[in-house]
Amino acid sequence: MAESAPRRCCLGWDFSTQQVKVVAVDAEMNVFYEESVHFDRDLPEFGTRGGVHVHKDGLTVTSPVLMWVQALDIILEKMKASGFDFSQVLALSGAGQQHGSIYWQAGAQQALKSLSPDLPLHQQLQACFSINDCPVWMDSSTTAQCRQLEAAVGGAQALSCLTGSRAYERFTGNQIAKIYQQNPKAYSHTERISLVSSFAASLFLGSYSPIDYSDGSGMNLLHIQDKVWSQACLGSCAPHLEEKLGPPVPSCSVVGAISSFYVQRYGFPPGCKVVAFTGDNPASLAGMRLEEGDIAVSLGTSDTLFLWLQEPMPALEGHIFCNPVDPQHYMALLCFKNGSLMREKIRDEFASCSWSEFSKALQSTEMGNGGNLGFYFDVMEITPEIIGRHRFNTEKRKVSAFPGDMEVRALIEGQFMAKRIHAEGLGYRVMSKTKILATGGASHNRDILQVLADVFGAPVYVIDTANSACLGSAYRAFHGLAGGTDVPFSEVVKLAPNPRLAATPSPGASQKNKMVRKQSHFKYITQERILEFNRE
Ligand SMILES: O=C(CO)[C@@H](O)[C@H](O)CF
Repeated sequence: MAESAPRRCCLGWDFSTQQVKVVAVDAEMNVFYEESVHFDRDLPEFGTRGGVHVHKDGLTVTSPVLMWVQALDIILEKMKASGFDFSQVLALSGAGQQHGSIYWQAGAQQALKSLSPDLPLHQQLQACFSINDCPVWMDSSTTAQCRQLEAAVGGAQALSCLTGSRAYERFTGNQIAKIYQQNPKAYSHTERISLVSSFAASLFLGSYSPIDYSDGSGMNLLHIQDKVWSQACLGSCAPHLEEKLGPPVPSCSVVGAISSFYVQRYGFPPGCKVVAFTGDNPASLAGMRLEEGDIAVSLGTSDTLFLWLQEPMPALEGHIFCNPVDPQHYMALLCFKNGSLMREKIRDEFASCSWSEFSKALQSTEMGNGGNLGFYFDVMEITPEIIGRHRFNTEKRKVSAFPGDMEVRALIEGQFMAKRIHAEGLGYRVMSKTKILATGGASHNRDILQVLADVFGAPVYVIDTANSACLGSAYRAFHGLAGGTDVPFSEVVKLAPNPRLAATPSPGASQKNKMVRKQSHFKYITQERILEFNRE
């Protein structure tokens, strides 16, 4: 086969819950190579399901760190066997599932720095971890530690103002506190604690990589305004924690050159730069090329909102992280548990189990649904914490049902109004240049996207986010290479493919929005009463 022309590129990695994935992106921002290793399928000896071990208590969830190390060995060997030309790699960056934590044994850095190119990583790092089963984001066993942390800093809202989130069981500070309390010997033998993102970067660096601001914002430890570890939070979690974490760095930082292990074993150029790795969600924001005023809506099993914020308003719902591509700004994440499963239920109950009937119902009902409002939470909602189906007619009275088609519109308008109201509660504002980027299963339904455009009063674009964390990591590698904070990220990635316009606001949408939003503000007051009612 003729030698392909040299194709200088950057690599974007994603150490996610179920797999390690990599993409290669050339200077024209085209993806020309991708590879992956699936933990359950390719490393069955670790016995994971969905990449994790759920413990008998039903709350503790961990993943074996050596599985992640071995997955990297395998994917690099697959790339080498496929003839991938590592010598063209200018820089690499990556992402990791957020909140997970890795505990490096005393002496591990020396092992990292003296890797032999004649052996795979996993054989050389076997004895480098003081905890082999690492807590990951699905863990919910640290409620006691969450309460201790909130009490230490003056309450949930105080912690949210300080770190961007109230205490969450999966957040790393609470996980570290649990390990210190329940396994003090392992904690004392730990010389470094990494996130999954900075752990992966350390493997490429051949030494400890710092934690970046954006993923560090998911720990309940980082002061998100000052970008330094909060002494109050550190002190509440565990002793000597600051020295085990190391100082955090801007997400676009070049943290060093690739380890000689990769140069000698795979042929990477010695000057290949490693740009700080970050969390999978911040990397996805970069991959979607979200800009100020934009909002990304992932319509999946649960619905997730990615917001770009200039002036965050930390709340008791949602999470605010330092922005991964603009160190002056922020991003927010809002999760809504009643997503596609709720849409499918209403489709089955009121649209004959048919998406085309569902669409016809949306087409046959007017924007604003004649003032009728509905909020549907068949499972306990995260944002806000409420359950049940709540309907209000034009007189703002609670009713038990709407005529069939209006149920469909009430569901979709209610889901998107809730998203807009909670986004605005975190400081988000729709701007004239706002784009809504829709992804996930429901983004294939144009009638649903039309409601999204009408509720937000902004155009809706659709994007494929299958590789968004990897793509964002490759883009961030180019950004770090170009000088990071001195160069706008949007400038570096301007050649990347643009999203496709799918829906624009109907005439009169903004007027309707004002009316509907007034009612929906009313609705939320009512909802608080419902919440009190549920608590009685
Ligand atoms: O916990 C989460 C975000 O806060 C998840 O999206 C994990 O990052 C998934 F890996």
